[in-house]
Amino acid sequence: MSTKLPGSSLQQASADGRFHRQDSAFRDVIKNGSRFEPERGRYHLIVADACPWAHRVLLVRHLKKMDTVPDLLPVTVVDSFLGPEGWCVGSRQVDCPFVPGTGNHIPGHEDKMFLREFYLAADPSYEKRPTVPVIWDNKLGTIVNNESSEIIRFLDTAFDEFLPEDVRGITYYPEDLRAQIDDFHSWVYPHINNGVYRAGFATTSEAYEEAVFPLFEALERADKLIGDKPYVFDDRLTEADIRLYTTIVRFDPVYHGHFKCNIQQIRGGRYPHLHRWLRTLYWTVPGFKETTNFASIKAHYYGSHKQINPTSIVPVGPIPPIEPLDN
Ligand SMILES: N[C@@H](CCC(=O)N[C@@H](CS)C(=O)NCC(=O)O)C(=O)O
Repeated sequence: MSTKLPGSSLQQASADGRFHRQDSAFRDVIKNGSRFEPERGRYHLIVADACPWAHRVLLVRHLKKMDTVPDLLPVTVVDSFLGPEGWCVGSRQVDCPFVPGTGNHIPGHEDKMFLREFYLAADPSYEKRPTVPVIWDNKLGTIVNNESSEIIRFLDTAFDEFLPEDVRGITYYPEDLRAQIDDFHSWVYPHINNGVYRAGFATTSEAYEEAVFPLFEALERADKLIGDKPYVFDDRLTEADIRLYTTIVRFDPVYHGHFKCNIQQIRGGRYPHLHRWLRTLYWTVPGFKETTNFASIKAHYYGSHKQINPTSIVPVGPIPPIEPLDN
């Protein structure tokens, strides 16, 4: 076996050293009366277990028990390695640490090897980076949506008629909390969710510091806001928890080292409320542990971003990746 490691086209920063996330191109919605009617056997979800944005969607799918209804929204998981050709849906062996996905079982498309082939089938002129998550429509042969913040909103209600009774009508974006949830996202997204990427993909110290200091201020703010409550908004689990969780659970295992977000860890005592909230979700709320794949998360970031970690060596720590609840 060759010892040569695959290269990466993951130079994500622009000329000024700052990371700018691209806008998502597909923004349709599954709903009654639209081009994308709620139906069984029609839609597929494509995710990477490593990806915090895709993880939001996996969580909502699990919390709404969509995984218990056959053919409602089957999941294809890409390999953890993101290489020069983008995400691979076909399970391919590469010469670096990686965790294989599920392989591609989307009927009629089993020969597709890379995610970009789905993007090009949906839009032959697509020129941006093909990203996960994706909702693929097998009836019209197109992508419904590739923006996680929108996907989790419509999955909240889109398939309710097919779901077990106890989850019908459950929403993670309730009317009476919308203004507060929107306000929460207005600082959590730029400084925490995207903040870790802005720090990690920066190619100048200036751009890195511009992201890393506000990130830690925002973690402090989140810790204070959560306080002794079980969830961000008292005893109500909302998309605020979902969207914050997928970044915080990756923090100590990956962002602290790989993305140089190393002023503090989440563990260790500086963020006692945030740390307890994180462990409560992971250890006690069904869906959080089941959708969190630490092996894939670590293999993806450390293995794929050769511009940051040229050896692709995956550090063994922290051990354990998340601490027990009663620590
Ligand atoms: N705005 C998108 C962002 C998705 C995104 O950036 N996904 C990353 C993985 S974490 C991706 O697929 N990157 C592929 C690439 O950069 O080539 C969303 O929230 O859905």
